Amino acid sequence: MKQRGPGGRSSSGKPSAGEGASRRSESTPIKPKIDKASANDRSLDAIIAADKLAALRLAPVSRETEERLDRYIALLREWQAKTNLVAPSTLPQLWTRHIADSLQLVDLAPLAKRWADLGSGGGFPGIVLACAMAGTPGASVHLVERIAKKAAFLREAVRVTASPGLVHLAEIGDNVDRITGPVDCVTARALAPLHQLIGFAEPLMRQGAKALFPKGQDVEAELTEAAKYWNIQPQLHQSRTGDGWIVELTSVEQRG
Ligand SMILES: C[S@@+](CC[C@H](N)C(=O)[O-])C[C@H]1O[C@@H](n2cnc3c(N)ncnc32)[C@H](O)[C@@H]1O
Repeated sequence: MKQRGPGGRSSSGKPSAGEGASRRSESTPIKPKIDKASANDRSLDAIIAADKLAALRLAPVSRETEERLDRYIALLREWQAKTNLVAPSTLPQLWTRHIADSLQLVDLAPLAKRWADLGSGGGFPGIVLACAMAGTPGASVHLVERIAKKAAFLREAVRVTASPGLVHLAEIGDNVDRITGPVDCVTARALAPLHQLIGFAEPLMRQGAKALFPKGQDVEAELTEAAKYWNIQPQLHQSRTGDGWIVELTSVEQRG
C-alpha cells in the first residue's frame, strides 16, 4: 500500500480519494486508500470503548477513578507495544477481563485501606486498586514485581494516575516481610498455585491481613492441594467477570 504524503496526497503525487473527483470519468471506480494499521487501531479503540461500558456496569466507579483508569489504560496500551504486559489476545477485553476483574476485589474488602499485591506484572489488580483507593486518606498499595521493566512500568503508572502505589522491584520471598506497616488485604492474581500463594502471603496474614486470590474454574483442586499444607477456612466468591472464583482467607496456619 502506498503511504500518504502531507496534504492527503499519496506519495506517488497522484490525487488521493476525494480529490479531483470531478476530473475522474464516470467509469473509473473510486478506490479509497485505507491505511490498514490505523483502521485496525480505530476498530480496537471502538471495541475497547464498548468493553469499558460493560466493565463499568459490572464494577461502577466514581468519575475521578474512571479518569485515573483511563490514564492507566492509555499508558498500558502505549507500553504494550514494547513490553508484554498483558496477553495480546486480551487487549480487546482490557476493561472487563482486567479492570473490572480487579475492581471487584474492593467490594470484598470494603474497609481495607492498605493493600499489598504480589506479582503485579502489568498492574492487575495492584494499579487498579491504587486508582480506586486514591481518594481515601491514608490508603496505600504495595506492588511487588521482580522484573525490572514491569516495575518501571508500574512506577510510571503510579505517577500518571497520581495514585498511592508503592512499587517494590523485588522477589516476593525476600520482600514480603519487609513491607513496613500493617497491611489490611493481600492479593495475587495469576501468580502461582494456591498453596504457594498462601506461603507468600502468610507473613502479612500473621500480622492481620486477609487474602483475596482470584482463581479459575479448577479452584477445588487447588484448595484440596493447599489443605495438605495449610489449615484454612476459605470463603469462595463467584467472579463477576467470568467463570472463576475469588478465594478469601482470613487466617492460615501451617500444618504440623
Ligand atoms: C502471570 S503474571 C500476572 C501479573 C498480574 N498479576 C496479572 O494478573 O495480570 C505474574 C507476574 O508475577 C511476577 N512474579 C512471579 N514470581 C515472582 C516472585 N517470586 N517475586 C516477584 N514477582 C514475581 C512475574 O514477573 C510476572 O510479572
